Amino acid sequence: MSNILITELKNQGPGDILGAIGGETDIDPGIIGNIDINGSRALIEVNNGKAEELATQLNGKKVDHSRVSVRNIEEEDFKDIETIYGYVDRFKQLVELERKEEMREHEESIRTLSGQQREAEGKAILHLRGRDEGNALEGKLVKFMRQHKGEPLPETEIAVGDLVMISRRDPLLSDNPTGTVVQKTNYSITVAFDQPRSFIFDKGLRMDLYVNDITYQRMKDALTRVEEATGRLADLRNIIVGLRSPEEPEKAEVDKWFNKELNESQKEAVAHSLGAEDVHLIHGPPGTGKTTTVIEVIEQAVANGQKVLATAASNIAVDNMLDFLLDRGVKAVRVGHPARVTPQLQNHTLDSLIEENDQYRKSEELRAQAFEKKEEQEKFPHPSGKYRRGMSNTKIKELAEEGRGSRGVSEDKIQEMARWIELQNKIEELFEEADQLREEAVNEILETKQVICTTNSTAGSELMENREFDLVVIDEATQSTEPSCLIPITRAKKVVMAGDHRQLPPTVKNRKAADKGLEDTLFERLAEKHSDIKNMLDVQYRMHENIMAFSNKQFYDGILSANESVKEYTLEDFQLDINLFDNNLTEILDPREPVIFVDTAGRDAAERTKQGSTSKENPEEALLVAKMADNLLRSGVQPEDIAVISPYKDQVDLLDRKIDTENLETKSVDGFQGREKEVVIISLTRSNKNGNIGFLEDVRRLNVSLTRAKRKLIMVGDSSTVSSHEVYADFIDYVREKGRVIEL
Ligand SMILES: Nc1ncnc2c1ncn2[C@@H]1O[C@H](COP(=O)(O)OP(=O)(O)OP(=O)(O)O)[C@@H](O)[C@H]1O
Repeated sequence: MSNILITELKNQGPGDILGAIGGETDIDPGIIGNIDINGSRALIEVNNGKAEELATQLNGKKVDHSRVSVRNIEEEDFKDIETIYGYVDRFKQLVELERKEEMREHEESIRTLSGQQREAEGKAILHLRGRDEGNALEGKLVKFMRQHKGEPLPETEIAVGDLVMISRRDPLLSDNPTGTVVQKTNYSITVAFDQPRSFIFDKGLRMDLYVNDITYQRMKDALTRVEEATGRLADLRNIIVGLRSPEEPEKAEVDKWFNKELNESQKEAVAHSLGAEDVHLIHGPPGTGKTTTVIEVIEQAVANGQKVLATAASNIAVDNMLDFLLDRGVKAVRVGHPARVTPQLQNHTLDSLIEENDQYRKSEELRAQAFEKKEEQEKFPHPSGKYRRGMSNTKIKELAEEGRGSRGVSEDKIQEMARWIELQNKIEELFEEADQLREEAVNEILETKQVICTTNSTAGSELMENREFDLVVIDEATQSTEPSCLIPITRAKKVVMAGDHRQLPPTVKNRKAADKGLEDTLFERLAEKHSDIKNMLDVQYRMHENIMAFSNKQFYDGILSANESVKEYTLEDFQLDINLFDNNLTEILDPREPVIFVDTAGRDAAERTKQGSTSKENPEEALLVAKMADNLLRSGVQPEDIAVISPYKDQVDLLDRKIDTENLETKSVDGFQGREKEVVIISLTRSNKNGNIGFLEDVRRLNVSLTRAKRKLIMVGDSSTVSSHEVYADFIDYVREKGRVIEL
């Protein structure tokens, strides 16, 4: 008995399958044994050794109107196949849940906020008129401007590359056209539409930032590639889904270190990354030089002649790597929309480099010629119904050559239509040639660069199709969901990921998707399952040792040490004028003391919830924090050296209003991950009788909060509330011992 596996079924039953075997192949359905259907797949027993033949004949044929894929498999492989499909199906569902959630949030925002409010938030622009700008490859171009001539557009988040929706009266109508922003000036935004509607050339239009589906689509495409993988990707896939263990890495011999300053743990991590066969993980706690280490891995790989793809979830993290690489003289190029790349790095984007390329220039010339021809074409009638009268292009050309009219269409019209057709052929030819030249130009550039830097998502763009890399490096991998990491991984022979799973995971909006695993990262899963493919960096270059110590014990098994250069540094080096501190704040702001907990338990500082909000705020705490910030500034600390953070968005808003100082950042804890400042003040916000601490319970959030400050950390909170959680209680005990707890 052998088996075939049918995939891509769409609700067909056993009868349909037998019917297709009878109808589409010359194999007798009588030799079929058990048919086991599971969702879109079926495992089918085949007698008489005919499985292979049946698979070949049935593959790509229709089973009750829809095409299926069929292959011959061994029964013992079926369990593995179920594992792979189980993995892929599960993640496709989670990605879809998240996509729907984003769509829902977007619609809710449109429903609950007025157009003016959305405009003030930078998410919509009102009172627009549209002007036809002709066609481009991307579709119909329409330029949108304010109705009042000469009025500039308001400040907006809407940027080149974003998906926008245009509406006239109701932004919630499902058939409102959507398009991609291709150009933006102070006065206009030009959008390309696939399927425009005629009202977009009117007045009274509104543009809304819309959900960008492309990233979700790329994750799903990556999952499909993972499912169908063969060769090297199949090996990596089998590790990822748990069918195989990665090879234990051997330490590579490194003859020459490019960065002479690397510490021992960084060198170990590099050597193991280079020696690894499949996947290697670099666990980098805050300030331990994750990126520094990853850059050395890339430089070494490049020196060995390897081609590298360097990615991260966010544009900022990708730019950061690119910056490091360029600094070190590595030939790297940034692929991605220029609008999303830091201005200083613009010259290194593919879009910018391509401008210098001869092939590309030629391609642009051809495109310009095509557009000229298109303009010329407008003088001639489009050979549509009323003129064409069923005549083919060949017929029209023949008639034109013979100088005849036909079917009631005059000779002149025939001549004009023939000219239109001739131009059309030429236009298509020009565009085709231009596309080909452009592709050659892209290949020329990408092939001469040793490293390509993109976001995970852009690693799935058309430009990157059919490119394979000896090494894929994913920085901040614990900030990427698993399907997002799969996008670059599908281009890899080998993968190195750097991250820290003791800090916050990627933001997942849909609770169900998060709980079912979209928040659990691939890095963490592999780190926990295969400790032998992980190196931990153990020297940090950011914080005073007392700022580091609690996190070190709690989250990093006490392995970290502070480098000499930072170990003892405090605000004392800043020579502040401490006489300018308010009396009641002198102890809190003491420049010699790096760790302070300000306890509001004895003070009337209760949290509150704004109407309709799910967040929290604490006005008394905000007032106190604002005074501290003000005192620090007064004594000589620069605003750009201070950050005020809170886990709660409403508290951040409140602090922002109270402090309102340029360059002094007020941010959510989640939004401040990866960043650092000389002084960080944390406003914990929660203060209630029930010891309810909400999402502070995720202690990874505490870890991020505690590890942002270099010289001074001040945490403000109500010990009687937050101590309901053991780790917070331990932290306060720690401060009592190694820092200073100040009860108000
Ligand atoms: N071996 C080293 N010697 C001296 N300085 C170092 C070393 N490694 C890293 N640093 C410095 O430490 C700082 C942090 O480095 P890097 O940005 O690579 O860290 P990271 O772990 O990626 O940071 P984060 O925790 O913010 O993600 C940088 O200023 C870097 O120059």
